[in-house]
Amino acid sequence: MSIYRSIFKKDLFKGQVILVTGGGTGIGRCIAHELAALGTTVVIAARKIEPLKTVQDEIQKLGGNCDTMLLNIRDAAMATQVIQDIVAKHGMLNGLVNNAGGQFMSPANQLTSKGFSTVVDLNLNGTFNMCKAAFDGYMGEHGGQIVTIVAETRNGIPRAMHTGAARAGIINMTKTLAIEWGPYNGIRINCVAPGLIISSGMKNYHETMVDLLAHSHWMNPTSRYGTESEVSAAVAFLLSPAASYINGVNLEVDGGSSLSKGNPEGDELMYNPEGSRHPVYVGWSEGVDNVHGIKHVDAPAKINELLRKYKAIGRSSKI
Ligand SMILES: CCCCCCCCCCC/C=C/C(=O)SCCNC(=O)CCNC(=O)[C@H](O)C(C)(C)COP(=O)(O)OP(=O)(O)OC[C@H]1O[C@@H](n2cnc3c(N)ncnc32)[C@H](O)[C@@H]1OP(=O)(O)O
Ligand SMILES: NC(=O)C1=CN([C@@H]2O[C@H](COP(=O)(O)OP(=O)(O)OC[C@H]3O[C@@H](n4cnc5c(N)ncnc54)[C@H](OP(=O)(O)O)[C@@H]3O)[C@@H](O)[C@H]2O)C=CC1
Repeated sequence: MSIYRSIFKKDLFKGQVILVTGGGTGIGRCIAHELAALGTTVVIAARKIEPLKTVQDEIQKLGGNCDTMLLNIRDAAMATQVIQDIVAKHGMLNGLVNNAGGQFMSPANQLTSKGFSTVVDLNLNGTFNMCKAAFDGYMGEHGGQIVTIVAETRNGIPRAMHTGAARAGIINMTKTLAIEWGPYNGIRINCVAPGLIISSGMKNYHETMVDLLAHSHWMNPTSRYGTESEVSAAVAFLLSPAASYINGVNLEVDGGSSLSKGNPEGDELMYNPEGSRHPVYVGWSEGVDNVHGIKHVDAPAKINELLRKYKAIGRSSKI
């Protein structure tokens, strides 16, 4: 039987326990829904309890299993405790999705040393804390799959040098961990690097930045933003047996922005003035949007409006 026919079925991750950090909002919430729909007992963890409880409620209403835990990934002791609590309560930890992270926007010349350290500490040290805690608390002995959400950083990230540096550090750390933790510990570890994604994360940015971002869809060859589900699909793939020989990679889910940052508007070879010709994948929420009061994405209005347009893209249609 085809590998996809045999593994991508409803119970792909049945009996498995997977931790998704930052699973109460945006991309993490979507990953949690996708994994729960595939049979996972998904544990979502972050600093604020209310968003976690809301997502737990959504997943349970849709028939899935979800647990919540408070976690600050910057606190190594708390990371250790959360892993211990998961293993004590659920008996195992088969997967870890390091999704929690973020940054503020600032030109590099206006960054303070403290601001730089803050973002590096959150993303790079925070991811290390989680990987180390998962290794010490369960995976070092039993094996497991780790996927870390980074960001598309290939050519640097203007206005976000701190996060670019931190994410590049994670990508390199991942390669070393793949080499060191593969042979004796049975761990696979990979990264997923999203480009610009329609998500609640955009709400953290000032309106002028959102305006700028709302007009940045042309910066990749698909001429549109990505969806949370398109990132989640890559995560589910890397966690699954279909990726059992993929180790230490960084999978860019960016519409090709890493190849062509800055397709010049007006250049007839690379810029399609009629808009995107690439249909979107919207995943778990298709059909359940507004059922049980569950909302799909919660991005700023201008960004949500883009998604509405993308949903109308067909193979031969235009925005
Ligand atoms: C033309 C298009 C341009 C393309 C640009 C592409 C960019 C793509 C980037 C990749 C895409 C990524 C998207 C996303 O990630 S979506 C969002 C995900 N979520 C978040 O980012 C979370 C939002 N941010 C935060 O929660 C916080 O900012 C953060 C956790 C990062 C820091 O919070 P914390 O509470 O720990 O820190 P403090 O507030 O105490 O600040 C510490 C020091 O940091 C400096 N700082 C903080 N905020 C700012 C700011 N807005 N501007 C400048 N400096 C800042 C400052 O030095 C603080 O120290 P002081 O308090 O002493 O001043
Ligand atoms: N949206 C996009 O275009 C892109 C996003 N990314 C990355 O994808 C990931 C998810 O982003 P997105 O969903 O868009 O944004 P969100 O801001 O919605 O998600 C960030 C999540 O991380 C959690 N978090 C932040 N700091 C900590 C911490 N110290 N400890 C534990 N949890 C924490 C937050 O929960 P709480 O505040 O409750 O702790 C929140 O749930 C982030 O790493 C982001 O940088 C990368 C590229 C593009």
